[in-house]
Amino acid sequence: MMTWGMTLDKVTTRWEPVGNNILENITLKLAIPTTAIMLPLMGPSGQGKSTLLYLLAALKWPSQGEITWTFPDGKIFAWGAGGRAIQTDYSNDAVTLRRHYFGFAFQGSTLSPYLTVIENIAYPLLLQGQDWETALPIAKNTLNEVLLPNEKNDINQSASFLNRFPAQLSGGQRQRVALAQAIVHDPYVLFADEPTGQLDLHTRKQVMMVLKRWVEKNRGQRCLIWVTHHHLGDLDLMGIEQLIFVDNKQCVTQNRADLIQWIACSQT
Ligand SMILES: Nc1ncnc2c1ncn2[C@@H]1O[C@H](COP(=O)(O)OP(=O)(O)OP(=O)(O)O)[C@@H](O)[C@H]1O
Repeated sequence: MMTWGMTLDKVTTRWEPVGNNILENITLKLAIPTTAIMLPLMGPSGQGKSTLLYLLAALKWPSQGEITWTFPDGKIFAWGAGGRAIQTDYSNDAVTLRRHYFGFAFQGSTLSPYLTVIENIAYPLLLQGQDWETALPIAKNTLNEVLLPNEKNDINQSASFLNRFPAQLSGGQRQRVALAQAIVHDPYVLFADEPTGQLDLHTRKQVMMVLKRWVEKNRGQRCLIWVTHHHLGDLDLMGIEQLIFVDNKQCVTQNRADLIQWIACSQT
């Protein structure tokens, strides 16, 4: 199985105009699928977990250093300060990265309130240039992947769910529809920023299981990177040991034992 993944080389970033470095001189390597296919970003509040996610997702540029992604199709994207292309097969086209290679599940922000469930899910395919007749069955299949068994029955019996607006869904349903929208174009990497942040434990487990199923369905060709505060809970739910810990402007690879030690220290 081909190894692909991402490298951060001496990356520093800050939010302008405040100016303080949030992450400083970060060197990090993620080899998929050998070391990670599901990678949580954890650490104390305000230390830069979301900032790191945005950097990896090409939604924020570094102020110094280089970021490189190599994908299973052999394509390479590499950029430096301000998004300057370094080595690329697509002239560092961030739009290509975002529309084809990456998917985004960011809480509450990705569903349009003016589009129905099925229109929201199909939207990324339309952005890629596909027509509605092609996009519709793909969107329906993807929705099926994120629904619970009882919801699937409802949908098979009536089209009304497809035609609801986001405001007419429960919090968990909204979150799973947002996941369907994030994976409908079959990205290699799915980025999620606290995908279960406002959900109760039961619904949180359902959403995390959807994510886990998605990664494992095409194991080796998919990677999930997500920001979470549900420390050990998320490691247990996903059955993984490794995480990236973000603190004090640094990002380090840790395992479960390191995390347990940090939790114990932060509670004393
Ligand atoms: N758009 C922005 N403009 C200016 N500063 C920002 C912006 N986004 C984040 N920051 C600052 O960057 C630092 C890191 O924020 P970030 O959201 O990455 O941390 P986090 O670890 O994800 O936090 P939390 O766990 O509380 O969500 C914080 O000091 C925050 O105030």
